[in-house]
Amino acid sequence: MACDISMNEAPAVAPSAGYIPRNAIDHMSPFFFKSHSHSHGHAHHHSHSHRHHHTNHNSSQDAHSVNPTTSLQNPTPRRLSAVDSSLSAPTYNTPPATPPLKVTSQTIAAASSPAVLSPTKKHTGKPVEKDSVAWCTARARIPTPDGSEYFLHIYENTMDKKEHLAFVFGDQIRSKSLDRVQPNETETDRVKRGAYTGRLVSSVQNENQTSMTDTTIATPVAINSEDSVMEDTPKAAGTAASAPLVRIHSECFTGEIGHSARCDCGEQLDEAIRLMKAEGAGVVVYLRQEGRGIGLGEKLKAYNLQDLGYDTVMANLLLNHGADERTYEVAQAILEDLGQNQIRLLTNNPDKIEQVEKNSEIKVVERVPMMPKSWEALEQGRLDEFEVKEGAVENKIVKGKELDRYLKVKVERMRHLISVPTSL
Ligand SMILES: Nc1nc2c(ncn2[C@@H]2O[C@H](COP(=O)(O)OP(=O)(O)OP(=O)(O)O)[C@@H](O)[C@H]2O)c(=O)[nH]1
Repeated sequence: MACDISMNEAPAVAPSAGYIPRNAIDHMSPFFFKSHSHSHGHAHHHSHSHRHHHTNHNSSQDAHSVNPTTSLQNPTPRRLSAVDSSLSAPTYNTPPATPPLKVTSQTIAAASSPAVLSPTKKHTGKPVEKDSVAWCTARARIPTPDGSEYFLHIYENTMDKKEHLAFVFGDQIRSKSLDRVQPNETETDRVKRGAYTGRLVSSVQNENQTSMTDTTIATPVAINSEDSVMEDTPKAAGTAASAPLVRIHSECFTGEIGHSARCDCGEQLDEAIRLMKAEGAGVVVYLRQEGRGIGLGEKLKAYNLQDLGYDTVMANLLLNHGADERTYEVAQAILEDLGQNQIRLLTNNPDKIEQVEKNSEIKVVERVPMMPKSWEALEQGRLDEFEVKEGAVENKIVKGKELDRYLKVKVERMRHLISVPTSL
């Protein structure tokens, strides 16, 4: 018998709903919400003022009590005062136009220099100005099957060791830290890290493919946006409003890669990308905050607790985690680096809006809701059109009871701004 007897006493259904402040963890027990019944529904405006309301700790009736002394707190956001004062490269307000890389004798000489070709020589794009939390180290064009393309930007930061990403749609959105000229860098260095404008054109001859010679490294050609070659690049289907669409998306391996029907994360990412392609501009900030910041391993444990009947919030708390351990300083820094201070944010999560605006210049001028596709279809009486087995992903729709439950918990306990279909 595979069942864990210690869990047999677990209630089949999670305790009654109530708003959970993000990072709530101290004094939590699975029964805590029973003794604290007044509603904190999603009409509440701000989470912080409620953080201290949930302090009754009814440990006497709690077999699975969370030890408050082991509670995990968010790391205090830290801004470094100066990243590297020894660097004094000029700061550019506009992207420095990268001239076409002509293979002149000078370029070849530069590219042939051992310093340039040495694999140990790196230009990290480390920022020179104070208070930079994140900076872009590389960017590359990613073509997609429908013929459109975006530029994937990779970021380093001062808060963690993770590689956070930005999917940038449209040529007008540039990374200041990437475009900044690094001391001693050559045009080839800039091309390698993606700090060019326009598009690169392949000019490496077949016979050069097997080895990277001094000459082949100098052959990429950057073409300025104004050049005629840009006519070959896909045009935006529409025009972006003055504030671009932005999605701040947290990593979800199971939902995005694993075809999980426990959540709609993959569907949301696809939809955000679709909308940005249609507008011809936008940014998906992709944060490596798997499982609302608890990590994939812990999220899998949370799924096991969810299979026992606990909801997503309580499962986190039972694992000694906050309901939501994510932070948004890196997202703020990435958006600032990309020059995006006025944004239309694709989200249902009011906490995300509050966090991204906090202590920053960034203003969410509009919230663009993300209605779960299956709920939209249900409301429109079209759910039967998606003839898929429960839990299957088809036609970009994730549906099923587990998804419904996950979404309802977001509405009831995390203030998410979506209406639950009347039939649920
Ligand atoms: N701990 C935990 N994390 C989950 C679970 N299901 C999904 N996640 C994570 O929740 C996060 C979802 O983040 P987002 O897509 O940014 O969505 P959100 O904050 O819910 O808000 P929206 O912007 O409205 O989508 C991802 O990090 C997922 O890995 C779960 O059951 N437990």
